[in-house]
Amino acid sequence: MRMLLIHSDYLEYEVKDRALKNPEPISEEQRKGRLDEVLAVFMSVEKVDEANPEEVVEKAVKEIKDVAGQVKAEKIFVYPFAHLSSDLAKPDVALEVLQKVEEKLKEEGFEVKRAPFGYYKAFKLSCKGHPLAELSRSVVPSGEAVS
Ligand SMILES: NCC(=O)N[C@H]1[C@@H](O)[C@H](n2cnc3c(N)ncnc32)O[C@@H]1CO
Repeated sequence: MRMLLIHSDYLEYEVKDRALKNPEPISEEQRKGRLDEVLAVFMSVEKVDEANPEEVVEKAVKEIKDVAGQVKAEKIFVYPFAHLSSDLAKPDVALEVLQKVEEKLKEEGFEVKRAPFGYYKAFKLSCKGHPLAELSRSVVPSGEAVS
């Protein structure tokens, strides 16, 4: 799993078109979304993660919590993003991992939104620009090599 974490004044998206034959079913309300004062986390789930999705969820949540604590962000935007890796997990595994990350972050007390999976989306992002505002993290199941 590769993550790009951007501490932002806001992130807003608008669903444009289907990018998969069977994208995640969404309500009309989910076609647009916005959070202010947010840690935006762009996430590419990778083939290597298929070996132990549960462990990758735990490791990703730990990393996100760590960065959120450092930048004092209380809101998280989980953003499916298939452009951080050249060896992507298959969509059904990727969606499940992202749903679990969302769920666990909510359990940890964060306000969380997750952008819809399987779509092309327009988005606007305002990066805060401080020294910790742009970070990347990579997590894999134990025993697997980070590519
Ligand atoms: N920017 C727009 C976009 O990326 N759209 C992506 C993601 O929403 C999602 N997706 C598919 N596979 C994955 C994966 N392994 N990890 C994350 N998202 C995925 O499916 C779309 C087409 O790849």
